[in-house]
Amino acid sequence: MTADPQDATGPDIHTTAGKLADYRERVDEAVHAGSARAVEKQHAKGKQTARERIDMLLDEGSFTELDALARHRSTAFGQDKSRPYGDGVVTGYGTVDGRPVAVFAQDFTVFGGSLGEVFGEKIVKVMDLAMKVGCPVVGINDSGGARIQEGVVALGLYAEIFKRNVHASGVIPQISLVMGPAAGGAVYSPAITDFVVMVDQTSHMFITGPDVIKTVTGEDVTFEDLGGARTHNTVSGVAHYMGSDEEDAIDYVKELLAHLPQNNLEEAPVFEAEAALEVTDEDLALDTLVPDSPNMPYDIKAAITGVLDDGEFLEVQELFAPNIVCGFGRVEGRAVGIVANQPMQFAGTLDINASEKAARFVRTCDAFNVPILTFVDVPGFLPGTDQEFGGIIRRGAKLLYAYAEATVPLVTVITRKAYGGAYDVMGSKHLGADINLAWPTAQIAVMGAQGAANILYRKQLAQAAEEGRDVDAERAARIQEYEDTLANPYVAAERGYVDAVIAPSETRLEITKALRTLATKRDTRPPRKHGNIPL
Ligand SMILES: CC(=O)SCCNC(=O)CCNC(=O)[C@H](O)C(C)(C)COP(=O)(O)OP(=O)(O)OC[C@H]1O[C@@H](n2cnc3c(N)ncnc32)[C@H](O)[C@@H]1OP(=O)(O)O
Repeated sequence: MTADPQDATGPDIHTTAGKLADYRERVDEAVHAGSARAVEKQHAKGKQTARERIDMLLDEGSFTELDALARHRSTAFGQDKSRPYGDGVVTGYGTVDGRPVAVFAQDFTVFGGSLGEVFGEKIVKVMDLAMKVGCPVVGINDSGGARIQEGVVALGLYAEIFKRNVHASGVIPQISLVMGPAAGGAVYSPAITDFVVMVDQTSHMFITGPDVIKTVTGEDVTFEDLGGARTHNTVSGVAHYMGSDEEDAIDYVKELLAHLPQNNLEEAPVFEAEAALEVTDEDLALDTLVPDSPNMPYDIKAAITGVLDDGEFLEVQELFAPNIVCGFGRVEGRAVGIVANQPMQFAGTLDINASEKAARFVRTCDAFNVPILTFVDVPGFLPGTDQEFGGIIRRGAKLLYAYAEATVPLVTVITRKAYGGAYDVMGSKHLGADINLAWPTAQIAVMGAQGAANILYRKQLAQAAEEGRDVDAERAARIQEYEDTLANPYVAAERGYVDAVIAPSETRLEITKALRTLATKRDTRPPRKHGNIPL
């Protein structure tokens, strides 16, 4: 307990020395707001405390705390008997790699990290500060949700936070680390932020928990299966990364920050790394990447790492919709976002999940001035009633919307298939890409040769069958004819739909030169309240 003027055992607060001693006692109490038992429980679950997490995230000694001495004023349910300093959340600012970051960390060791009025006000305050100065906010979530004793006041503060998340969206990067429970309405603050990072086994996010689900639908589901890190990284797509432990999750957040600007008026950090503009042995490896058979898969990540500085690629949503690959890297020390079809998964088709994953990523890059490199090898949209009934029309539309509204430099490389509507969607010239390149292996057409021959020559093939001729040989000849005429990059090159056909080994050089030129790109749209992206 801190000094009470009537308490003869505490420091004498009428002297300067006493006032200082009293102050130190209060600060010590704030730092140790959670009981030793609660801290032990937290550690036993493999979780760190709020302060330990902040220490892991920020540069050593850089943290400045705000509102350490704030406490709730609530009296209902005997709450006035327990008024710990900080009210269950640690907020403040510091630096990551020398760059300012605002941070809040919910402290599960105090009232289960539940959000009451003062707790909420502290988060609102640090978010407002981040908006004023234009720095990212990292929110560390570990909370039992709305503080039940405080009722609607807690709910009000949640909505105040959501509103700020929305207003900050596209202005400052917002990253959520979910490192414990996030239940009910509490999930919606992380959901609005740019990136959600979870930890395997110890993070859980859900709107209604297993007990409510059992009561309402009769389904049996565990916390982990319902809302664990793996579920949200592989099935729902809510999360962008699954940390193997808290340190891994925090390291990922630092890497993300290193590829993002402080705010939408700045550029991501630039590192000194001038590229040599001649073809290297590593570049030559790309000349043999694409197999002879159009149905053989290959790993598009070889093309991605082949053009990035030191081959370093920070994947985003690696475990979700792997038929499209998204992530960050650098070219000549400048951050770029990569979007690429992955022929090794569903032949690289676009489905609902892939479209939404890539659309969100393109918009994130565009909001934060990160140029986008697109690698295209797409046979089309995934057919099926699941997809049609699930809304592939409106949900697939998000990706073309995202590309068409983007004003950052857009460079597209077609490595192999670019068929049908998917050709248009994947960063085509027509949607606004600046530099479009194609490898000699590119097949830019309405559809693949097999399908095209079957449709175009249906009557002739049927007639051949009637007349007892060799239908397979006739079909093969038609396919060959189609491939030779249309399934190449040259029809598009004739019209300038691709700016150049290049050897795969020249890709890194051409991308480097394109990005150098596009660094000063200016592109504006007429003013409007906001677009109406299909949701
Ligand atoms: C908008 C919204 O947020 S709606 C959602 C409202 N929140 C909820 O429904 C979740 C309520 N809480 C829970 O179900 C559980 O506490 C869990 C699952 C989050 C965590 O469970 P455990 O790890 O076993 O922790 P435990 O239940 O012991 O909680 C730790 C302490 O926090 C308290 N606490 C947890 N959640 C809350 C809450 N929402 N309000 C007030 N106190 C809470 C607990 O009473 C407990 O206090 P004690 O140490 O004095 O006994």
